[in-house]
Parts: sequence; structure tokens; C-alpha cells
Amino acid sequence: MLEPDRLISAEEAPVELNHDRALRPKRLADYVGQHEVRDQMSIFIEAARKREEALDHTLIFGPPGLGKTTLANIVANEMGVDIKTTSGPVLEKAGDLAAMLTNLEPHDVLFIDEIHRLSPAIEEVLYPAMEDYQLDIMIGEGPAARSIKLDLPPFTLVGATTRAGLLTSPLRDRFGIVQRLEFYSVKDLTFIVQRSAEKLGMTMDVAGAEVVARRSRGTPRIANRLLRRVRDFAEVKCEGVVDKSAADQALNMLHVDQHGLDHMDRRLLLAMIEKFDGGPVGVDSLAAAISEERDTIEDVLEPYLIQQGFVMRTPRGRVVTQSAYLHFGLDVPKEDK
Ligand SMILES: Nc1ncnc2c1ncn2[C@@H]1O[C@H](COP(=O)(O)OP(=O)(O)OP(=O)(O)O)[C@@H](O)[C@H]1O
Ligand SMILES: [Mg+2]
Repeated sequence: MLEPDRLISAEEAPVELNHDRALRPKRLADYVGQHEVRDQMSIFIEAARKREEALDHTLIFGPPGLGKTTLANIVANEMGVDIKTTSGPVLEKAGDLAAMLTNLEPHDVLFIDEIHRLSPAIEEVLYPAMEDYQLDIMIGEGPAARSIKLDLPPFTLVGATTRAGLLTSPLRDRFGIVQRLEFYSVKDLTFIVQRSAEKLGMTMDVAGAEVVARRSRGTPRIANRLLRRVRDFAEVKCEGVVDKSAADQALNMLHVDQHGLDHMDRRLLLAMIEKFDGGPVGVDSLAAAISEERDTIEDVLEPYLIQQGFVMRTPRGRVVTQSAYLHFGLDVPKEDK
């Protein structure tokens, strides 16, 4: 399990929901970064609106905290329709999904988070709903069971997942639009931090914002979280003014390093170096070595470490790179393995 107090976890903490909502952009124009996604979505949305049709079903995937839920809400907003939200693990019975589908108004968005966790029975209901706006379900049990067919209004299914690879291919194939979110550049994150600081009424200069951006693992949710901690620090220690030095001090105190790595990342990298000679090592062995779940490694820790070039995935397992050794000030081993 992820440690609940992990400061740079990209997962959303329940107490954060409200803070986050205040900082969450509502229009496509305010959705920072992800330029390709934004440009494409803006065209698809405008076209659907002109034709007075529902937007095509849209799949959004990417690591936690990059803006999938935000984008789903923006899509509904820009289409001028309502959004109904649910998630894969919550939908237990076909009837649950049927109830949601039959409650939709024409062109509404049905947002299913963690869509890779839908049960097979629910997926079966979803196929005709997505393809033909038809609901086809069995009601009752035993000899009295019968199937009923209902027409649904044209709607848009927006699915979000951290792991597109776990989607079954029939489900995946039914999405007309597939968007992959990338980690944000320091420049984009700096902008997000500046804007959030403004909304929080903070006094912060660009250099201070950039420090927070650099240590946020390319993830807006983490940037906003670190920003709130920096604000605490500045209010107590620096009369509320955040410049480079205040931001540096605050984040050093929190043990978030220059690359945004924290103790969990360091533990993972050091285990690879010390226990497995730098790899290759399978993800299960690694999970056992650091007492983490495999999913946490694959979903949360690894994507950023790979993106930053500290870890590589090879057919034989994970390998640490030279940069990882250098990051810890260790000698890079000779190529004689
Ligand atoms: N493009 C963006 N521009 C500005 N802020 C953003 C952007 N994307 C995300 N954020 C901020 O980051 C927060 C987290 O984003 P969001 O909840 O949409 O992530 P997610 O991908 O749905 O994460 P999860 O996988 O945990 O569900 C938002 O509340 C918002 O404040
Ligand atoms: Mg989300």
C-alpha cells in the first residue's frame, strides 16, 4: 500500500478533494500543457457541437494526478452538458450501470474512472450501449428471467485509466478518441504553480514557483500539494513571501530532493543497486525487496523514474541507469556484467 502521508504521492488524498477542486481548471483554455491533447479535443468538441451530436467516446490514460478527471469535466463543460461520474470498482451489478445510462440526457457525459477495473459482466452491457446506444440487460432470475432492450440517448462515455494496457481490446476499440497524458514540463508546471499561488492569495516569485515545479515529478497534483506546504513554511518562517530560497528550504525540510524523488523512490533505486546489482530485476522480486505492491511500483513509482531516465525496462526486467548511480553519488559499475 502507498503510505497515506507520502507527500509526493500522486494519489489524491480525501482531504485534498476540496482544495483540489478550487484549483481545478474548468475550461479547455485553462488546461495548461498537454498541447496536442488540448488542440485535438478543442477541434473534436467544436465539430460535435456544430453537428449537434454527442462527442465520440473518449479514453484518457496516464499516470495519477496528471489531469484525467479534470479533462473529463472540461469536456462536459465545453460540450455544455452534464457529467455523471462513477468508477470501475463501484459498478458492481449490471443494474448499477443501467440505472446510470437510463438517467442520461442526450449528449451527456458518463465518466467512468478506473475503467480498467470494470467487471466482465458490466463490460458486456457497455458494448451495445457504446456502439448503438442500446441497453440490453437480463432482469429477474431462473425461468422468469427475460432480457429487455432499451434505447438510450446518444451520450459520450469518457473513460479514465492509469493503465491502458489492462483494458480489454473490445472495450478499447470502442473508443473513437484516445488521449494519452504526458508528464508536464517544468515550464508548464511553473505556470500551474504560479496560477495556483495566485488563487491561494500567496506572494511568490517565478523562481520560487520554478523550484516547486522542478520537484513535482511532472505532476500538477503534486505541484499543488507541495505549494500548500511551501505556503505553510513561508507563513511561519518567511513572512509569507516565497522566493527561491524559501521554496528550497521548505522542500528540503520535507525531504523532497532536486528531482522530486522522495524516500520511496530512493528506496526503490537503492534496492535495485544494492540488492540486485543494478538489475535486471523482475518487478515482483523488486516489490518483495522493498515491501511494496507491484501495482504501486508500476503505476506510481516507475513511470516517473523511467521518464527521468533513472530506470529502464528491458525484456529481462528493470535496470537502473548511470544517472541513478550518479544521483546517489555512487561510482558507476564497469560494463562487465
Ligand atoms: N492541465 C492542467 N492544468 C492545470 N491544473 C491541472 C491540470 N491537470 C491537472 N491539474 C491539477 O491537478 C489536480 C489533479 O488532477 P486530476 O484529479 O484531474 O488528475 P487525475 O489524472 O484524474 O488523477 P487520478 O489518476 O488520481 O484520478 C487537479 O485538481 C488540478 O488542480
Ligand atoms: Mg482522477
